[in-house]
Amino acid sequence: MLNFLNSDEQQQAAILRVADDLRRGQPILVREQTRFLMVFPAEFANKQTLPAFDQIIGQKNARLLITDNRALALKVAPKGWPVVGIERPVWFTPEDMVALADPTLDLATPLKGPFKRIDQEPDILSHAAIKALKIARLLPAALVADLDDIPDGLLAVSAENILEYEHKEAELLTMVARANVPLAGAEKAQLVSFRPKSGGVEHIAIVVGDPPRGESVLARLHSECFTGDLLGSLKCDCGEQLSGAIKNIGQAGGGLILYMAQEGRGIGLTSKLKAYSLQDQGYDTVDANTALGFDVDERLFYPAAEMIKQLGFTSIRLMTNNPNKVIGLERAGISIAERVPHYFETNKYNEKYLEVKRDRTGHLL
Ligand SMILES: Nc1nc2c(ncn2[C@@H]2O[C@H](COP(=O)(O)OP(=O)(O)OP(=O)(O)O)[C@@H](O)[C@H]2O)c(=O)[nH]1
Ligand SMILES: [Zn+2]
Repeated sequence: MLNFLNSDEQQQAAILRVADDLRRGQPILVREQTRFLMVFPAEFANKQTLPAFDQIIGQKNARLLITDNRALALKVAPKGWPVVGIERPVWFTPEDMVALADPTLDLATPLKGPFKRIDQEPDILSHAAIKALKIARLLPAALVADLDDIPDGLLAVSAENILEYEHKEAELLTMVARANVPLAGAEKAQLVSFRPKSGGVEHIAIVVGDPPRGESVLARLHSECFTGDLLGSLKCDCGEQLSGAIKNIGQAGGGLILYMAQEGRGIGLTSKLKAYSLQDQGYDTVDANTALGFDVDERLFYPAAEMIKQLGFTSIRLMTNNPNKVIGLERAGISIAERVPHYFETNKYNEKYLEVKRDRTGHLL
């Protein structure tokens, strides 16, 4: 067959296909040499899917995989491993399995426990299984089983490739469209779309004016926030930070905004809404993320760095209160000439959120 994609692109595309299947509740396989792990997202457990899973594995044993953060929330003693295996309890109903993944259901289905941790360090297949769920923007909890071959109709993908996926996506970004879009606060603005050659998610750069390439450009790295940016949600400070950045950069005569498709600090809009639902129950932004099994911040800064480089810049003056952004971008090869504080008035709904940013996530506020 003719190959339209090179091997990197094929590798990434295979992961996107697998992620699509996971999002429909279809199991996938992760592979390392001749070993296969069948992975099923726990949140899709029901009376049809679990028997189908069990039929495929036959006499083999299934187990559950969750993250260290979710384990902690479920009172499974940590071992220092980022992924934790637990035995599948005999009493586990499909509802229990969904509740294992999704703490927003804790009130409706209080989880019984106790859970028995498997005292074996998770291997590359287990890490890849959890990573695949995160790539698919699902909750990171899986029912898994070792298989000797690939059952009909299921997609398989290399564990190593899954673990390299995000980094590779950044390398495959290419500029695909560029147009003038005058913005309130910065009329001389151009929007530039970057798409990975795998066909994955696009990010947008906003170039204001014509900043000189050799100098440190004023820049804002902004993660998409549908609720704050678009709807004007008062729960966070994103909307003001975005319009404030456009205005400040406009006034300064030029600069860059990287508008990254990393909603909810990389967990996706649906999981962010689950985090919000936990916040309605009293959790703060940090505990809500970890109770769902995520890290506090799941973002990678390679894609933003790649866009900055492709636009011809190597050094920026970064508008942020988040020191991790400075570290992350520097690691990705961008030099940060200066950190420019980027702070706006609070309101009664986001006061607590900003306090938590200051006290728990190291923001310089
Ligand atoms: N998971 C989660 N994400 C949130 C929450 N509130 C806001 N966000 C997301 O956080 C991201 C905001 O990131 P940024 O604007 O880059 O802010 P930051 O990392 O705090 O750093 P600076 O604003 O640069 O200081 C957006 O993607 C929002 O969707 C929350 O409670 N939970
Ligand atoms: Zn926001």
